[in-house]
Amino acid sequence: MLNDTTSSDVLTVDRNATLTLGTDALIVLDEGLRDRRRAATNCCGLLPGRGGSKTTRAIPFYHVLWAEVVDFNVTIRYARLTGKKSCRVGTVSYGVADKAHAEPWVERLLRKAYPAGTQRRRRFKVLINPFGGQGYALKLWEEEVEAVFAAAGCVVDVERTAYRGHAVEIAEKIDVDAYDVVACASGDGLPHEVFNGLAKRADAGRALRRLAVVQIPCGSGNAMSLNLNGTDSPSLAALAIVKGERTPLDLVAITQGREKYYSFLSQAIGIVAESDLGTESLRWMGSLRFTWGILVRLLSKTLYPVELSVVLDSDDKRGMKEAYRQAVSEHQAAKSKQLPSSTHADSDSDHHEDPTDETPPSPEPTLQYGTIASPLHPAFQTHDLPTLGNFYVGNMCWMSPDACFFATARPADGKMDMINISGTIPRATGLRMLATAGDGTLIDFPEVSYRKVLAYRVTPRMHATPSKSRGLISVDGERVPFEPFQAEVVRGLGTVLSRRVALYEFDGVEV
Ligand SMILES: Nc1ncnc2c1ncn2[C@@H]1O[C@H](COP(=O)(O)OP(=O)(O)OP(=O)(O)O)[C@@H](O)[C@H]1O
Repeated sequence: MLNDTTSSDVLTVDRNATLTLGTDALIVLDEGLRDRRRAATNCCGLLPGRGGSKTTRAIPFYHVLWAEVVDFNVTIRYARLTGKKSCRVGTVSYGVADKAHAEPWVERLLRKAYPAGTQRRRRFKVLINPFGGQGYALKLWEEEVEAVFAAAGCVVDVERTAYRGHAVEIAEKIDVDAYDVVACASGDGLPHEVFNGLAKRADAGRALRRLAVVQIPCGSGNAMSLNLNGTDSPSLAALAIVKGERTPLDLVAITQGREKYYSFLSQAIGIVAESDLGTESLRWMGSLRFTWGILVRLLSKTLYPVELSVVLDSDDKRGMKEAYRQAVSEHQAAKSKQLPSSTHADSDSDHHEDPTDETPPSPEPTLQYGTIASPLHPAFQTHDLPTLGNFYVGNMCWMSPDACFFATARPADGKMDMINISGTIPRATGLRMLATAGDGTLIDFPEVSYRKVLAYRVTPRMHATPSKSRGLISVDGERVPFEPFQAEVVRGLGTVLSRRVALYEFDGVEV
């Protein structure tokens, strides 16, 4: 961690301590700390273990939230991990004699803490759904998130949503130049509304590129945060958001009846839709309710017949996995080649990035394959699927903490990942699929049809459902009418924040 340090990397501070900019962390060496800790320990009558006190601390640059020199004091605020699933704000503060040396050192630290692609002191519009998840969104915001944003010097403007659809209205009217990010302290429902509010504007194209939409996970479904922040912990998500890079995200344009709206996460008919929407009474179970819902329906072998037309990109599973691995290699190569952050001009101040300064306001894009009301475009291939059990289309990998359905999904590959599974597969096979849902291997089951598609039209055959009841269709976890709809992916139309940009957070899963 201390490789190749030069004297300009080292800041000597009071109490004979030094702060050194290492390769990937700030090293705090403080001999006095040991003595102070000993004194404190002895005060309590407990003798310290011999030589056990640490005098060196490494704070990864990723965890450094802010640093400044004020009145001959250097203060560094950072995210201190308090277990695997949370962090709190920690502070390091020392006196400095040589302010002229300390100020450029702090600037060097900030450049490492906020490398190219990130932005200091973002301006946030924070939307809180007070009824999200089990009703703790406001508490989670106040107790776990607000302090992280404040420590990073971010500017926040908080508003609670008061009714269903409120976030659509807020996004439709928001001053897109006054904020950098809309952060939803909610489940996946609020980000869905925000994308749709932005898409309704006369300047939709610019608004969707200008404002990043992020999720602070406070709902019962927190897929957006799992995929982009790599966590469903509110405090760790806050850190990921503060440090996230602007990332284009494919949005899926859906036309149904006279409606047109956008999906950022998923569309489902059959077992998944029923497990999500049909288990509202089990909210107390948290994300487990989805698994429970799937299990119950799997065992009953329910069929959900549809007619399906697709504009196919690929049905070659091996090729899809190879393309995904290629994207991983490219990402790793790009990271290792990245210029030292201190040489990047765009990360050296708190200026507010505007990727759309040169972009004239534009309406939302026109669709290549028409709408549900148009005659079927010749690029579609149509199949009747009388025994379908699961129709699931995803734009992200993880749908819940233990379910990675779409192993090869990438944020802006311009394709939707589509899964079809027959409802007639043996129960034992269904259970094996469920048991391995967390390791991304669903694609490998021969019983699973896994395709990359550019567009599709699906017509559910409601008269054929065994229960004679109308079925359920879920878009981003929200219920929509049980009627035919058409979907088309619009590459990179939305903007989010993420650590990897070209890939979702996908540790521990081999594709
Ligand atoms: N004050 C409010 N009262 C009622 N509904 C609201 C309010 N604010 C937001 N909503 C709606 O709650 C819905 C679900 O929100 P969200 O996704 O944040 O929570 P969730 O717990 O994950 O919910 P779900 O599991 O139903 O998706 C959204 O459709 C949103 O419009």
